Amino acid sequence: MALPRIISPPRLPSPLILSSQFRKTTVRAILQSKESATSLPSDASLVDFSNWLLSKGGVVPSVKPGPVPEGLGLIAQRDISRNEVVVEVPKKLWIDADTVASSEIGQVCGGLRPWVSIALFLLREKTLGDASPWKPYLNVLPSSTDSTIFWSEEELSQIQGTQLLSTTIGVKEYVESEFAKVEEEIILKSKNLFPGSITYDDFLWVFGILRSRSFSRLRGDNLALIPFADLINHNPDITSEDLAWEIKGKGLFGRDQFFSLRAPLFVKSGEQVCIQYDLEKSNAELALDYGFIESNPNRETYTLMLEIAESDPFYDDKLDIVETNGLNETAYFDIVLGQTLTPQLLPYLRLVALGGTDAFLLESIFRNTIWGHLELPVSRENEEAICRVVRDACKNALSAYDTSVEEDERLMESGNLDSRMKIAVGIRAGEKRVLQQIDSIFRNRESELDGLEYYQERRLKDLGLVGDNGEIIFWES
Ligand SMILES: C[S@@+](CC[C@H](N)C(=O)[O-])C[C@H]1O[C@@H](n2cnc3c(N)ncnc32)[C@H](O)[C@@H]1O
Repeated sequence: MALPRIISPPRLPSPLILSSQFRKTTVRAILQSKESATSLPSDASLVDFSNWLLSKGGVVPSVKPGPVPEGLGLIAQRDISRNEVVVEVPKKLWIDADTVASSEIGQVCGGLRPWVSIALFLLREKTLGDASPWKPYLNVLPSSTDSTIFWSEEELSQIQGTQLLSTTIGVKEYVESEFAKVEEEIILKSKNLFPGSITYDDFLWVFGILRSRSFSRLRGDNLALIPFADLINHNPDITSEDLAWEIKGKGLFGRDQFFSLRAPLFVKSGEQVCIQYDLEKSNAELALDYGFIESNPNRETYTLMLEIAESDPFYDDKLDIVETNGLNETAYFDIVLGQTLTPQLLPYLRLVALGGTDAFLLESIFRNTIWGHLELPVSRENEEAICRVVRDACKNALSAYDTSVEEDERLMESGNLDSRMKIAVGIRAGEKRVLQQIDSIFRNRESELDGLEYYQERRLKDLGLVGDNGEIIFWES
């Protein structure tokens, strides 16, 4: 029988493999370190920035930028009611693909992905220093965040075994390869446009800035930085993304667009206005994009990746079946703590494991009905295989972490962790909890194999060939 291939999280690549002795030292060092803080811009820079926004047509009726626990934030200067506008930013102050296209580097950025062209634009403006009209904005951008893309190797060793680590490494490799391309094809070829030096670290910084400061519907092709509005921080207690912002048109035919940010809740004078960034993101995504996580079980996820191996003797039939059902050769299933399995996971698993005496279901006469059959157990052999493979994958994945959930929980309770260590411990505990949950679902299923109803029995029942007590009915000739 063809066994399902479940890809467990990739192992730490060799440069990051650390001896257990080294890891112990690291935990202690990080536990004792102070809250990591990047230095905040001076009061004068904040005043400059506010004046710059007002001089360009921005409207800020009720907030001021100022220091808050999350870095900079927007502080209410009077009581602000729910749904009240806190800042309006005209389109000419947004930094998007149009800004780049109409700039001096526009001619060399055609065809680039929006994020790459905006990244080049910001880095170039930075190298221009005082000569850049964007200086007041550039001056208030943080030099780093707690996103895992900015973590040292020591810090990354704290998420050994996690999916977040492999994603972080993958993202950094992607940024590095994009940088190598633009460096060769644009920066070095247009020295007149890029006289200052731009390094991979600069490119990674700007990537982090774009990921952490873009609003949820302003990504991809619509990517835009909205100065000032992007000082708004996230509050996990705000459970709706509605009301927070909209794009409006002013003037004849709405030609002069502006970005309007609203307070989703009543805010007292002196307190910070916040929004909900994105309800859909998992803790791993929050950690990667923004550098924080929530203690909310709905954000604790683990992604199972299943694939139909090319070496599977029924590869073509199985591929046809998954594609007919809107899936691909490789499928990703996000499992969320405390929630039931994604409905398509079990049929996909059963299909991948299908073989032997069950292979007749792959014949073309079943093509229109097979997915329905796969939603229920096919055969004991098939069901046993999926339980075994999933449980082995969970066991394998769990063995890759350095700590147990209990150890992580004790560390969290100690209350002694810096902001990055809090993320590391929260992420690895969350992933393990979900893996344990998946394992227990398939352990229970394994213990019920004898009592499940399989395809052949259902078929006999449909044909009226099984009696009330499960006995096969024979007719006398
Ligand atoms: C859109 S910016 C908000 C302005 C930012 N605080 C600053 O100083 O420029 C998003 C970044 O703010 C910080 N941040 C926002 N909400 C946060 C939260 N609830 N907890 C921790 N950091 C937060 C993170 O560094 C995140 O990457």
